[in-house]
Amino acid sequence: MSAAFIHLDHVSKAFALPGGRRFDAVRDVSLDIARGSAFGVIGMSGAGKSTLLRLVNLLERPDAGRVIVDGVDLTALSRSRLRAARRGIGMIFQQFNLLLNATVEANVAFPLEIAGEPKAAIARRVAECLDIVGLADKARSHPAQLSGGQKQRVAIARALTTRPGVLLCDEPTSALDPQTTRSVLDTLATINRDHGVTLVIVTHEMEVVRRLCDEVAVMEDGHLADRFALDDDAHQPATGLARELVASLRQPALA
Ligand SMILES: Nc1ncnc2c1ncn2[C@@H]1O[C@H](COP(=O)(O)OP(=O)(O)OP(=O)(O)O)[C@@H](O)[C@H]1O
Repeated sequence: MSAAFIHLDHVSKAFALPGGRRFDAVRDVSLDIARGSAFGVIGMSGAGKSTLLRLVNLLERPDAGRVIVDGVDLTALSRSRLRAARRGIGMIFQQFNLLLNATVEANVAFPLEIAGEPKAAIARRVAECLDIVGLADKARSHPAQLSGGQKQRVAIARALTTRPGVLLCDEPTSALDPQTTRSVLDTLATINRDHGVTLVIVTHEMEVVRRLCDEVAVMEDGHLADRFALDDDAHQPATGLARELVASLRQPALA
């Protein structure tokens, strides 16, 4: 078995379209992601990036292939074992998905509440996670009182409560302006570098890849078209789209 932290083994996913047609969103993708990596997934709209990400925690169940995270084949687990395994896989979304009527601390506590953890342990962990994302002073605020970047950092704190080894990030900064984008990327870099959390980041923003990622995969029409390390200057892109993306990645970062 592969020693990779995340191992997608020939995974495919199709959706049924109205009228009975079938759409192959992810086609026979095999991919290894190392522990501790900050791994970007890029490609055109509709290329299958989000579907690929959602296959990692089985939000989408593959039609074929296996998903192995930290040595465990998720596709072979019972429902209750899968629920337990998912505690090790955090996820954040473009639109934050916060409970709007709950305070920041109640939002962050939510995964531990549903797991039935003791109240004192929840309070301690919530405080730790809010501290990690730099929002300890916002514990009693409601999401409506926060900027977009702060909302996403609340979502990151919530995802961290169960001490996941990996955080799946689906367009984490696409709803944000450049200023608040920076604060979210800094937070993600901190949890990757200082807390050892592996990141898998779907994004269409090359700036996000440049600032955060050490490796990137290019999705094209459901296939894995290319994959390379950002510091591999000798990499020859495998397709025309990969060539374009590599060229835009090589442009100097914005100040
Ligand atoms: N639940 C679903 N039912 C039917 N089709 C779906 C479903 N989820 C995704 N698709 C289709 O699968 C294709 C791939 O979608 P996906 O969201 O993975 O692409 P993406 O590369 O993340 O695109 P974008 O950058 O636009 O979000 C799209 O054409 C989408 O419409």
